[in-house]
Amino acid sequence: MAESLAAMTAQTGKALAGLTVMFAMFQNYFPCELRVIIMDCYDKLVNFVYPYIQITFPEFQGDGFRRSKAYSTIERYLNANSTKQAKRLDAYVFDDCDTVVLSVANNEEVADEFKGIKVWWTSREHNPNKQSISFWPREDEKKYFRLTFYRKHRHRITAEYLKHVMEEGKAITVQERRRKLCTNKAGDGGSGLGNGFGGGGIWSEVVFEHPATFATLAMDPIRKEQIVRDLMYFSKSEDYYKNVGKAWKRGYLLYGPPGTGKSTMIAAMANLLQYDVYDLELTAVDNNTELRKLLINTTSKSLIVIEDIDCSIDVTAKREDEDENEDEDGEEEEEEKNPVNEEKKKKKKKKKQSKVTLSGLLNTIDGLWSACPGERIIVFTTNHVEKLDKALIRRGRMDEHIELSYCGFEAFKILAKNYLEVDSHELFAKIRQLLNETEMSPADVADKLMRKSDGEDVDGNLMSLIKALEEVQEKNKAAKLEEKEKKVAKGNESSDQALEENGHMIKL
Ligand SMILES: Nc1ncnc2c1ncn2[C@@H]1O[C@H](COP(=O)(O)OP(=O)(O)OP(=O)(O)O)[C@@H](O)[C@H]1O
Ligand SMILES: [Mg+2]
Repeated sequence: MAESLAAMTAQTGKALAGLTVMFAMFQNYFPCELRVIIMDCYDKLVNFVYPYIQITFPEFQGDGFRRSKAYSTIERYLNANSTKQAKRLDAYVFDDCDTVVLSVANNEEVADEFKGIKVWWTSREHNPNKQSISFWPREDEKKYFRLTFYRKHRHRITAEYLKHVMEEGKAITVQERRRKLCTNKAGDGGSGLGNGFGGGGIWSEVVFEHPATFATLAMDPIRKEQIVRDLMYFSKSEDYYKNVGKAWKRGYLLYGPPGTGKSTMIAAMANLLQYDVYDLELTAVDNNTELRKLLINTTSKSLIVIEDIDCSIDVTAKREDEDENEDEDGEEEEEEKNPVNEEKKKKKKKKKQSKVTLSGLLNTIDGLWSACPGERIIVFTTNHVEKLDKALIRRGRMDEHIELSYCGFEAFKILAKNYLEVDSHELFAKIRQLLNETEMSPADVADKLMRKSDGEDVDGNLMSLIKALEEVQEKNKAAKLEEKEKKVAKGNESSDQALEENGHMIKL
């Protein structure tokens, strides 16, 4: 069918071209009224002989230097949807030799269907017939896609089908793109590794490839589902955010003890939403202006991550710089009197000059929210949520507060499935009881479940976990006992003292 369409198009095209030339030559010989009737009949004849419309999408647009976004999007759409039926394909193999991308070959015609309407796509390329050297494709080298469809479907194709192609093509582009992990860490940053950002490559980037997913993340399944739903809703809510007059941004605070999965969750979020990750090391940022520059140079569809926020910035600092200065003056006077503090003072001064302030961070986040178009998520992590300034984590800045805690039984079951591929086991009951009584991070549990050699069996792993949990339990018991003894000793000491004092008074 596709080939017959191509043949028919060529034949009828020639016939119509001849008719049009004839009409143009003789139209002045006819009176005006007759000309109108002939034109009308001509239109009907054209519609009858050639009932199609064609739309062309050239690869290069306007000035001829920029590749058309529409062309690339259609290319993705056709590669994903039509390569199965195409008889001739072009293959592109990536450098790593693992990935092969197939595309419809030139001059190959493929059919597509939309709500019962059939359309035909052709990819074409003019082969140059002159020999010359040029950096840009010449007129006769240019490629284009041609869409052919029945004239009667004109409205639905232009209004609905093309929109559908563009939306699907864009979604495929997002899925297929190689995501990046950008960092500003000292030693990595400032290299300008061709990342195409403004500001002379202030982020350095590598390909982001982290295997974590929400499926493998060990935590309470109900809470996990809530988080996934919230993220998915956010990523599809551009119109909602527009309607309520809010910037399309969302803040997440992840808190909990070390090894409970905060960093793992960030990777899972990025994989779920197909976002890039910007790992912002605040201690490597010289001042508030640099921070602003870094954040403005992030792209849409990204997660901006500040790990261990309490260690990166003085989160308990006063927000007003004036207050800070006042405090400083008092301290300085005292320090001047004490030469031992001289070194400390120098260090502190340096820190003040080079570090981002809390108010700077707050202003920059608010600025980012209003100045940068597109969706962004900012994530803070901390082991000590109680230390954070309330302003920093208030709703609106940090919309979701997620606690990642010690391993519960539900989380353990996920780890057991990940690491040992078991859903149940007779030792699970014992593990459940121990997990209820002790605190162990998922990282430590995962370490015990990880197969360290080829011959290790499930029982061995579970037993080593039980042993580790029992050891923790013993340690906790011993610590509690020691604390109790200390308290008793302290109590005895104070009562002896009281007795002594009483005796002293009696003697007196
Ligand atoms: N909830 C979890 N689910 C699955 N794996 C986990 C989880 N928590 C920890 N792990 C495992 O432990 C390792 C360390 O976890 P992760 O780095 O995410 O902890 P963290 O909370 O960021 O710790 P820190 O506070 O020290 O930065 C991970 O590589 C992962 O293998
Ligand atoms: Mg971490």
